[in-house]
Amino acid sequence: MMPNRTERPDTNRRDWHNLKSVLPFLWEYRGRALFALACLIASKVANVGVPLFLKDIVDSLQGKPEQVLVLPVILLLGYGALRLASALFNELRDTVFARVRYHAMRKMSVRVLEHLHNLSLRFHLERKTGAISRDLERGTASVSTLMNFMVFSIIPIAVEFTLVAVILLGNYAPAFALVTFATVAVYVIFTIKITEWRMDHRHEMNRLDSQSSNQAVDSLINYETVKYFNNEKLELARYDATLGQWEDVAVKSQTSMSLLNFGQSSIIAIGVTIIMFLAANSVVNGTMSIGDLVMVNAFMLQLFLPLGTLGIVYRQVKYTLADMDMVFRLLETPQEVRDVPNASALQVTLGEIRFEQVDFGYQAERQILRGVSFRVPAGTKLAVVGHSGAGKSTLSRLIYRFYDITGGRVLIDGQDIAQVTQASLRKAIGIVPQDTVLFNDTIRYNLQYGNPQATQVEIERAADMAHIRTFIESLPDGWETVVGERGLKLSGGEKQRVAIARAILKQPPILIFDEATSSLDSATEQAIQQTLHEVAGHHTTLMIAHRLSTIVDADRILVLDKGQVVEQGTHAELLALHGQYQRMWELQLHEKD
Ligand SMILES: Nc1ncnc2c1ncn2[C@@H]1O[C@H](COP(=O)(O)OP(=O)(O)OP(=O)(O)O)[C@@H](O)[C@H]1O
Repeated sequence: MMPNRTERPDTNRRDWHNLKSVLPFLWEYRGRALFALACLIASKVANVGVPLFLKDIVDSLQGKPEQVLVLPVILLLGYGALRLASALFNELRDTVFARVRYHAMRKMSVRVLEHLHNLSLRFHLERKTGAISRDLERGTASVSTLMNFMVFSIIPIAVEFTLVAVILLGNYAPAFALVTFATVAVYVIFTIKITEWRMDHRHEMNRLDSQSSNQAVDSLINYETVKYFNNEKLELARYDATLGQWEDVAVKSQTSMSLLNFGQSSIIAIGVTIIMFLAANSVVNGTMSIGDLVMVNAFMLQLFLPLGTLGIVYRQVKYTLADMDMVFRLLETPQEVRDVPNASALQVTLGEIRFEQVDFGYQAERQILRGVSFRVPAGTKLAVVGHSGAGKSTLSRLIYRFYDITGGRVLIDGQDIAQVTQASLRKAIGIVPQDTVLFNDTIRYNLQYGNPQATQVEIERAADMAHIRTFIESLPDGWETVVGERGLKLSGGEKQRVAIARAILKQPPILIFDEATSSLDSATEQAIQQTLHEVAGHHTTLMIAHRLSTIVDADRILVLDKGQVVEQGTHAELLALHGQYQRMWELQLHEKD
């Protein structure tokens, strides 16, 4: 949404708020930052001293006609020394400040990524990766850009302006200082007003930029789907339409910039002309020397030169603030699932899972689970079956506490999972998910992800158990094979086996297999089932399955229908019930025929 003009006070408040939020990122190197500021002031003092020396040089060279001119050696050397000092302090400031700036950028990037990891699954399912990474890039760069503007433009201009004002007020008629003040004031107000008017374009440009980038990334992520439906043209047309809007706004933005630039130049031209009139008049009246006129002129040029860039700086600062706002808003997005204050770590003694009257819905208006109660005694295997969409995978997401339930309790070894730290909870559970997504890295990396401390021997043993070792070693690059974006270079079954090996490496007390063998052929499935059986061994296991043949040996089977437990028991008990389970069993038997 584009901010309109009535929202501006809010925007300004946000800007101040964001600026204050940057300060903690600078704190670590505050000593350096102060030193850089001292260099900045020293450089400006030297800079302002230059026209003073210039005046004395001009005046000393303007002796009366009968006087013999002497070379003002000291003044000339002083002039040179000041110029040198100004340059030296300038460079020193840049060097000293570099660490402050880059360190703040690094801290900010890490902080944002950390926050993104802390946000809930709901946020991540709704987010647009392309747009978010663009905002992030611009947002973190904005911290550095803003600091640059502060230290290299805004503060130097303010310091220089103050020094010049003091000199003018102390030495010349108040008119000089007055005109200088007035010109600068008019210039600044004009720049701010026009720039604010132009900001709407910039916000719109940012929005369209993120949108187009998101469309491009999305179309590339869905590369295969685009090809399946022959929709390259449609994707390009969508992308181009957004860029078309962006182009129009960008052109408008450029036109309004020219207006701004011309206005600024006019104000400076008028101000400088008035000052020169005043100075020339004073020389004619004999109240000022030629040296004074040269000095006043030099001051004006020195002052207005950086002021010429103040317009650009102000605009850039505003854009930077807009970029920064996106990243701070992201940082302020509240964490949905939080640890309670002083949450203790989950103490897993046996690994018993208990659901007590659990109600849950992803959205308030659509309930998914209704009063679900069951118990998985430690070391036993519970299978969950039911039609597609019944809520089976939801159970595993709730055990992981990816969402908070709306009613009831989920307990592990008698401890409510909402009361313990999420990290300790997740450490206790291993999962082979329905869709395994891998990191675009080597197979070794992906396997070791289950336990970064695992040795090569342990990794190989896990790969053996998951029946994937022979496959890995048959690849030309073996363990170092890179699996492609989201692991797409591996087949569904191979990915699933990597996920199984990963879970084996983690060795958690609780295991969840969410259709862990659904992508495998029957022969591999049987072999893997045997492995899963061994792995599950003494672990508490929740097994979600479509193929009932894979769960007949479960200690208990739970039939879920429309978010409710409709039947519970062993395979034999459920068959004897002649209910939904028995019907599903019959159906699957026939499918095999
Ligand atoms: N993030 C989500 N936001 C909103 N609704 C969701 C979300 N995830 C799942 N659902 C809905 O919740 C219901 C239960 O989903 P769940 O994944 O638990 O089903 P399932 O029993 O595991 O199905 P399947 O056997 O097809 O995997 C479905 O109707 C689904 O549309």
